[in-house]
Amino acid sequence: MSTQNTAPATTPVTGSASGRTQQIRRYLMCRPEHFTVSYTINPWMEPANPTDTALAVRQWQALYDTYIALGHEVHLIDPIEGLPDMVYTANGGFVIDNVAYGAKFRFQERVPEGPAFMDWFRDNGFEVAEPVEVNEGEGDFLLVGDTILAGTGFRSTGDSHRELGDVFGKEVVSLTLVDPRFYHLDTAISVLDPVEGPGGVEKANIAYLEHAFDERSQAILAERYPDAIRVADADGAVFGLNSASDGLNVIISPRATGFEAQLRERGYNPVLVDLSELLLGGGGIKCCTLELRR
Ligand SMILES: NC(=[NH2+])NCCC[C@H](N)C(=O)O
Repeated sequence: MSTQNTAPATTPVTGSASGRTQQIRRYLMCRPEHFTVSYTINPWMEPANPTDTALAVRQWQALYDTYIALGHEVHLIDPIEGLPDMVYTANGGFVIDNVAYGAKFRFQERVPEGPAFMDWFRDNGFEVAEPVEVNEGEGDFLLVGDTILAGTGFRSTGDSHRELGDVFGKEVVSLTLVDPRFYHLDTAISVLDPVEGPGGVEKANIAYLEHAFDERSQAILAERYPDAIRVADADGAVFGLNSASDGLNVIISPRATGFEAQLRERGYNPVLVDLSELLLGGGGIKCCTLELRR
């Protein structure tokens, strides 16, 4: 396995192929210059194991370069020393229509990231909705069509789901996570077609890991997304679902080989980017990517 790649292992495709259409996205990322694992707030983090910050930066750069090659717009927030998890920008807020609902982190170690991201949003022309309730942004909130899927169980509270609905005036569907390895919603669900197509909401689709959810949530997902890709536990366990889709290209871990095949069958173009070093902190591709919807 190559962990030193600086170019995507699979060629990105722009435009449309196999009936899938690419939508250009605007992302926020944070170079992991201060990345390390110095505390444990999820089962992946093991401070006794050494981390290689330079390797983390190279792998992160490959993801950044992939987005740029695909034509996406990537903004950067400055990393702050002492906040090693800041690379996981998905947790920094949730943005729709230029409004950023700020994050309020569950664990003390990450609490200072909340204001840092809100400052960035304000400085860059976003309106900020300050959170009262504990929530970890796009780590737990995913926009699918016009509905927000919201995770709880480990990090974001049920009350934050209500607050989220008040801020955006959209339908919020609460889902409960039950496996500590999949503590954020974006580790268990991948939004494949984030935006409604000409065909309407029914075009929006997801992939998910069934066993990460309680029975009630499994039933909701089965009912709402009958065409969803259900990934195997083996692909979920390597963070295969922690991926970023532009409607055509789906950036995934090279370890998620089953999911890669499922995506190809459906006409998506999987693009493989290895973030093995960042997985030591319990994060992957989606965790390092926050969508800025204007
Ligand atoms: N969107 C995500 N799943 N981010 C991963 C966050 C990883 C971080 N170490 C934490 O436990 O909070």
